[in-house]
Formats: sequence, C-alpha cells, structure tokens
Amino acid sequence: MAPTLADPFHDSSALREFVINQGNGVKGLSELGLTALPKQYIQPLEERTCMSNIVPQESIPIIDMSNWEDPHVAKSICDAASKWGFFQIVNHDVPIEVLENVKDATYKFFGLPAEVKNKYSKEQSSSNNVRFGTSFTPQAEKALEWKDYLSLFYVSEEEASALWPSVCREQVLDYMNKSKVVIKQLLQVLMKGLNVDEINDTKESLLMGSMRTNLNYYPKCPNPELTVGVGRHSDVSTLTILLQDEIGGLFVRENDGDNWIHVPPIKGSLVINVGDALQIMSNGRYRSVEHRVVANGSNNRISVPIFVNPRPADVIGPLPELIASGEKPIYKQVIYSDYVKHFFRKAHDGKKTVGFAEL
Ligand SMILES: COc1cc(/C=C/C(=O)SCCNC(=O)CCNC(=O)[C@H](O)C(C)(C)COP(=O)(O)OP(=O)(O)OC[C@H]2O[C@@H](n3cnc4c(N)ncnc43)[C@H](O)[C@@H]2OP(=O)(O)O)ccc1O
Ligand SMILES: O=C(O)CCC(=O)C(=O)O
Ligand SMILES: [Fe+2]
Repeated sequence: MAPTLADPFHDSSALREFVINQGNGVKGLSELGLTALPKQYIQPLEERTCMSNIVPQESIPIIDMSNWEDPHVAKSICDAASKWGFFQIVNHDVPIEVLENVKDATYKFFGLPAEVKNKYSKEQSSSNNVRFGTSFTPQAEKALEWKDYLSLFYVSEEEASALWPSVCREQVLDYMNKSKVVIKQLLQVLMKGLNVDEINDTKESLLMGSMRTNLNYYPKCPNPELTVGVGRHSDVSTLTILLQDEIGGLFVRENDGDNWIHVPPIKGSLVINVGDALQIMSNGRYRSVEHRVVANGSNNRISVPIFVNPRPADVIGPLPELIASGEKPIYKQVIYSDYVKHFFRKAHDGKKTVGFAEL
C-alpha cells in the first residue's frame, strides 16, 4: 500500500531509518507536516497527562537567592528540597544574556541539517561524552517519546573544544561555568540542613564532581494528547539546574499522589530539582521527585538541564555524618556509573531506578 501523509511510518523499520539512522529525529517528523502521530509514539493511557490530575492552584516554591545565606532563605531551600524536591530560583546571578545565548545556541544546533547533527549520534560520535539522540532509550521503549536531545558530558575545556559542536560549545560552557556559583551556594545550604557544615574537596567532588548538559528539543506534535515529551522519571543527578523557555509543559508529581503541578516559565529563573544521588546521600531527607513533560500541539519547546553529579567512579551512599549521628541507612553503597547505567538501560519508569540502591 502506498504511504499516506497520515501514517507514512506504519512500518517501524522505515520510522527508525528516518528518525534514528538518518538523524532526522522527531524534529524531522514534525517538519513533514504529518496529520497524525505515528503509532510508535502512542503512549499507554496511564502515561498520558490527564487534565483531571492537574492541580492549577498549586505551585512549587519560588526562592529569591539574593540573600541565600539568610537563615529564612536557607530554611526555605531545605524545606523545598524535602517536601517538593523541586523549586524555582530568581536573582541567582547567572546573567540573563548567558541564559538567552544558550537558548539561541540550542535552536542553532537543532537547526543544523540532519546529517550534520547525526555526526554526534551514538553510532557516529567519536566520543561517548557527546551524544545526539531522540526519545530516551529507543531500544528499550515500547512507546517512544517526542523529544530530541544533545547530551554533553564535561571532561575539560580542551575536550569540549575538540569534540563539542561549535554552534553551541561556548554558550554551553559559559552557562555551565556561570551556574557553578549558585550550584555551590545551594549545596552549601543543603548540606548545612543535614548538619554537614564543611564541604571539603572530597565532599565537593562527591556532590558535584561531574556535569552533563543536555539540550532538549520538543517539536510541535500532531496529536500531543496521545504522547509525552518526556515520560515520568526522576533524575539520577545530585541536583539538576533547568533552564526552560516560555512555552511551559513541565509537570511535577505532588506528594507521591496522582496529582501533577505545572512549573510555570518565569523569565530569568532556573528550575532546581533534587536528583536520586542526593536522595541517596541524604538518606532520603531530600527527595528526587517524578516529573514529566507534555508534548505541545502549537509550539516547539526547548529546555537546557545541567545535571550536577558525582563522578562516574565514585561510590555513593548515605553520608557518613548522617550515619554517625545515629540514622539507620536506607540505601546501600553503589558505584555511581552502575547506577546511571541501570537508569539508561530501561525506559523511563518513574521512581523505580532508586530501587537499585535500596537496602
Ligand atoms: C536522554 O534523555 C534523558 C536524560 C536524562 C538524564 C538525566 C540525568 O540525570 S543525566 C546525569 C547522568 N550522570 C552522568 O552522566 C555522570 C556519570 N556518568 C557516567 O556514569 C557515565 O558517563 C555513563 C553515563 C554511565 C556512560 O558511561 P560509559 O562507560 O560511556 O557507558 P556506556 O556503556 O557507553 O553507556 C551506558 C548506557 O547508557 C547509555 N547512555 C550513555 N550516555 C547517554 C546519554 N547521554 N543519554 C542517553 N543514554 C546514554 C548508553 O547508550 C548505554 O546504553 P546501551 O543500551 O547502549 O548499553 C533524563 C531524562 C531524559 O529524558
Ligand atoms: O524539559 C524539561 O522541562 C525537563 C526535562 C527533564 O526532565 C530532563 O531532561 O531530565
Ligand atoms: Fe528530568
């Protein structure tokens, strides 16, 4: 049968060839002007965002970082990390031009021809530290996600100069470097909230020894209600610093229940969330909370998370200071790269990754 514009990708191998092998991504699908979502992206009902589960009157905290050392501000940061696992920060000293430049650079990267972006795919990239991809783990997913991404793991300025795409390299490095000040402030406050007063070099390396920046591109989707931009997951980081554009679509789970709260875009703000590594190191005091992104029928959307992590070879577990104070550990010691590999080997599955470290 001849392909139709409604479903030219009835055959999954044709879809894989176009989206993954040729590097067109979902951006390429979106730009074909399809009238219906290819069936490979149709998510089961329980994974779609249902309006009746959204609580419009709720909101995650918004914290002004200009007086971050003030005990009231510090308390609101620790409370937000314990209760919500998510908050937004304003007046954080990352210059607005740096944020605007990295958003422009994201559009520039995804605007490159498919064959140029595809040079950074898993198959063609000269390093595992630079990866252009689509969905989350397409080989492990029953239903694909409507998102393309570029993932940049930072090793050194030299490696970035040699390997990262030139259209976004400087802007991502600048965003990462300028964010370090607020990352350190947040970690200092969060550690103090656990009665860990000194962040020595070893502890700093454990909390923020590696960084990965992803550029996420969610193209306009023909049937947004049938799919997801990103499925329910918690991040495996210590902290994530997320820059989103003005479109919206990020939802956070409220108190482990069935209700979801929208994270409204605020110009110049950054969204902060606790990742699994901090949940484990804080012995469950700070919570990495499930979140998801809806697809959008009218607009393209971008976001730029910085995942602040331990180093791959670090062993993570409840911090010794917490155990010394008499707390019973609820997590075991795990090698961080084993934890991350476990996350990347399966489709998004909410909070299940943390089970890998549970005692
Ligand atoms: C993409 O959509 C996402 C991503 C996310 C991400 C959320 C985070 O919190 S990312 C922070 C992760 N932490 C780190 O990167 C720091 C620690 N790094 C490591 O431990 C290692 O660098 C490594 C990530 C484990 C890779 O080590 P390596 O020795 O190179 O291992 P491999 O065998 O090559 O890879 C293992 C496995 O993972 C897949 N993978 C690797 N990198 C990525 C990547 N950047 N994005 C997606 N998948 C990746 C790789 O393909 C391997 O899988 P196979 O099936 O091929 O075996 C949140 C939400 C999203 O939607
Ligand atoms: O795009 C967003 O708002 C969130 C993306 C996300 O959760 C992630 O990349 O881990
Ligand atoms: Fe996430």
